[in-house]
Amino acid sequence: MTDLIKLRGVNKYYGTYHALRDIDLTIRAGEFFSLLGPSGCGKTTLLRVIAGFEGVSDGTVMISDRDMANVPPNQRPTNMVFQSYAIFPHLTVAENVAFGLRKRSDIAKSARAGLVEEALEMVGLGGYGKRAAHALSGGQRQRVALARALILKPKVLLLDEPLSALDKKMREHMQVELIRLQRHVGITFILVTHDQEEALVMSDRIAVMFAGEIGQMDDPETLYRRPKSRRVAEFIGKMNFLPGQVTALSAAGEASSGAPLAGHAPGTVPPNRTNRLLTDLMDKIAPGTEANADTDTAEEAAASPEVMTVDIAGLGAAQISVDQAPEGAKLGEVAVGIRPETLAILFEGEMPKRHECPGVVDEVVYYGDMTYYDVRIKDVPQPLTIAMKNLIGRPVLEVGAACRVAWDDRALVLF
Ligand SMILES: Nc1ncnc2c1ncn2[C@@H]1O[C@H](COP(=O)(O)OP(=O)(O)OP(=O)(O)O)[C@@H](O)[C@H]1O
Repeated sequence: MTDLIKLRGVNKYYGTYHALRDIDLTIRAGEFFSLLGPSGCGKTTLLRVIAGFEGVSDGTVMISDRDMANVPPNQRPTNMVFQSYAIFPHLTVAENVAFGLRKRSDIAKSARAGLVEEALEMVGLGGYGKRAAHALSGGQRQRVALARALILKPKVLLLDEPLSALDKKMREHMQVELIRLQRHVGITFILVTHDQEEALVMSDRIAVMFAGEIGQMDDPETLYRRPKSRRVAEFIGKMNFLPGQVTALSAAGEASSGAPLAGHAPGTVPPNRTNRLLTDLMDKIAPGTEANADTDTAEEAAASPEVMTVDIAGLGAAQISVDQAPEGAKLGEVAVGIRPETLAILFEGEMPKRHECPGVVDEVVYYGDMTYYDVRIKDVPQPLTIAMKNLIGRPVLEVGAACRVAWDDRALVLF
């Protein structure tokens, strides 16, 4: 995919208010890209900067390798879709869509009807042209707004919370329609939303924004599974956080050697080979100490450790890959993140797991397809939230029930 939109060092002030801070962003041609963040974080401002409705205080906006500094909105290859209430109820559907052509004197009157019908076909409203706009459902109105923006065949469609006025069912329906439409027309879509689920469902990539800054930019799965900060992890989905301690770094394959890891006191370093190697390495680096036989391997392990041993409050030791820590491998205190669905309550008859411990149900929230449990575990500071699918034959536990909780090292994220 070629790069279509490039923002470099973009800053935007409203008076003294710093609304966008050093935004660097590249959006590729044909991509479905979302700007996601809490209210007031600057998503709309960023969209308006791309559209040209706002100038930048500093930095550059390039579209198709052309600097947009002096290019007004109507001469940019972008078009904005507003919420469905922006259509005119007293006009027909066709008149509403043709409104998208109002500034294009170069398009002959005779060609307009054909373009309107083509745009309506694109959004699945072929034949609806003569209908009065007020006689449409919310979802159909939204599609009229889309057709109006698509009629000019922009390279980029900018969508500012286009579905927020619709009810949940219709919103979910339109999400799927928008993805289909985007794939079909091949236009780059940039969506502004504060709804994390909507962003995850629809986007190729998402920029998560906080207070005028981009906190992380990734594909949905990476954002969800490997958030780079607690802020991102908390905004996207739900996460349990537990205090932990990285007690050892080792090369792959090494971590399982040495003394057993489970059960040692929190905060202490288990006496395995890796730690000895690290101690040796530190001795070596410190002036005045002598090298010893293990240092080659130690250097390797310290230069590119692949596995970390983490002691998690109340849960014990885990072995995890360095990829599970956004900032790379370091010894010392960490926050350990665990998504609710990566924890499991073990029901009767289930095989014991490598990691499991007893707990007591503290709260139950039933969602039909899922149940969310808060479970108290000895020495774990707060109850852990656990999401379980409601399968046939699986009981929904009650508050106060004793249970076994299992977890998987591979699902942990360190911060
Ligand atoms: N024209 C303006 N003058 C002064 N401040 C503004 C202006 N437009 C936006 N702001 C401020 O800039 C910040 C970012 O606004 P923006 O509309 O981009 O946020 P947002 O992330 O889209 O929020 P929301 O989801 O609530 O629409 C807000 O604090 C807002 O009050």
